[in-house]
Amino acid sequence: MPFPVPSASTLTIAAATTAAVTIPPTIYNMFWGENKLPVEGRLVVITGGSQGMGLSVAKLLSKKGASIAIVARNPTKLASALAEIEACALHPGTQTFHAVSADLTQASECARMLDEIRVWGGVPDIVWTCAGFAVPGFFKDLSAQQLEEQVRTNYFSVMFTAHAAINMMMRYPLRKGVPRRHLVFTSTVMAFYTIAGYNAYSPAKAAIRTLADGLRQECILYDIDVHCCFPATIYSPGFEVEQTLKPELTKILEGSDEGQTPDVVAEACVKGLEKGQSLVVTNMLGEAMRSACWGGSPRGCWWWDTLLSWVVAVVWLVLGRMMDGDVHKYVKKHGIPMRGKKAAGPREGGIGGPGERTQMFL
Ligand SMILES: NC(=O)C1=CN([C@@H]2O[C@H](COP(=O)(O)OP(=O)(O)OC[C@H]3O[C@@H](n4cnc5c(N)ncnc54)[C@H](OP(=O)(O)O)[C@@H]3O)[C@@H](O)[C@H]2O)C=CC1
Ligand SMILES: CCCCCCCCCCCCCCCC(=O)[C@@H](N)CO
Repeated sequence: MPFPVPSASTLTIAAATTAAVTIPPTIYNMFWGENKLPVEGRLVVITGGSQGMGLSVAKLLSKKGASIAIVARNPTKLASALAEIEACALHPGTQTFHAVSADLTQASECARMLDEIRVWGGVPDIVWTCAGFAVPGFFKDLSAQQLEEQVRTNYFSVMFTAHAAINMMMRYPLRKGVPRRHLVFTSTVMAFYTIAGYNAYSPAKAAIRTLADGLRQECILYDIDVHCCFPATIYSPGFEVEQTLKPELTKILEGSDEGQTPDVVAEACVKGLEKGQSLVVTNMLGEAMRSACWGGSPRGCWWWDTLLSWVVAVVWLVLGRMMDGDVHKYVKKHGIPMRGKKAAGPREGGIGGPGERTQMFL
């Protein structure tokens, strides 16, 4: 049977109906949509809240009237961060603030941390994980210990925190007048597309996205909303350390990303969460990268996200090759980068000359 080709008028009617059904609600939501993440009078836990993005999120939510508990390892940094967060309070008399020192790579510490917070201020309404950091470097050059540390810090800490939080939330009834609880994870745009030099970090961050996708559905059972944020470069203290370790090639590949301050990233994330988005990005680069990777995740504004994904599919034909081209160009000019040394010198002849391959292992 031949494939039935719809007529031009059928297609026009289909397109007009789709637009009529989808565009007005988007416009309505843009101006009159309710805030899907009200925080005034709620208790929010923020892991990694002692610096960078986590601290900015904590200050912003404090300004919006939330009580805040921050978690990180270093008690000195926690104490000074807590003072800053407290100084931002909307209702200084009624909001409360607390800091817990814990190493969240350990399951038992995640459970203890949440328990301490429950005893201090009750069951949290929102748990937002920001703890994490990258140790950039070529995969072959990182030690097994560094590989493991990246997975523990970036993925295990989120997995264990979410596990402990959901279990606690299910043991206690919702606070009066609070219809839902929220889990918010922090990943990175490199969960959508990653580059040379981040291949211990990005897989762990991509796992967070998958956890968010799966838990979003599972937690419908418990009236818990699950979201995941995907910032691009954040000019944070952690980023400054990263820069000292980052291979030259990684800096070249990252080139097109302008970077944002922690405050700007926090604002953008909260804005997306207030709109009720599941996958939240913070700038246009994030939008473009996310649009290539929707999979089964719920779109924010589906017609815009779908249109953008078509554009990016075409642009990527060229851009994806340019990114790989940068690697080819680099190795041609500098040779294979060697650990602890500058690049090994210009490569002669074709890619992967036998001499150089051997040198790598000496
Ligand atoms: N910086 C960037 O360019 C980007 C960062 N991200 C992600 O955003 C989040 C925030 O990044 P950024 O603002 O750079 O943060 P920073 O690296 O500046 O700070 C990290 C925070 O996490 C805490 N932390 C680290 N390890 C642990 C641990 N094992 N247990 C408990 N707390 C821990 C740190 O405190 P302490 O050391 O005292 O424990 C600190 O508060 C991270 O998840 C990061 O991966 C995403 C995209 C880009
Ligand atoms: C159409 C699609 C365009 C895609 C262009 C791709 C360009 C790649 C940019 C990579 C940016 C990396 C940000 C890293 C942030 C991060 O997570 C680290 N700083 C870790 O902390």
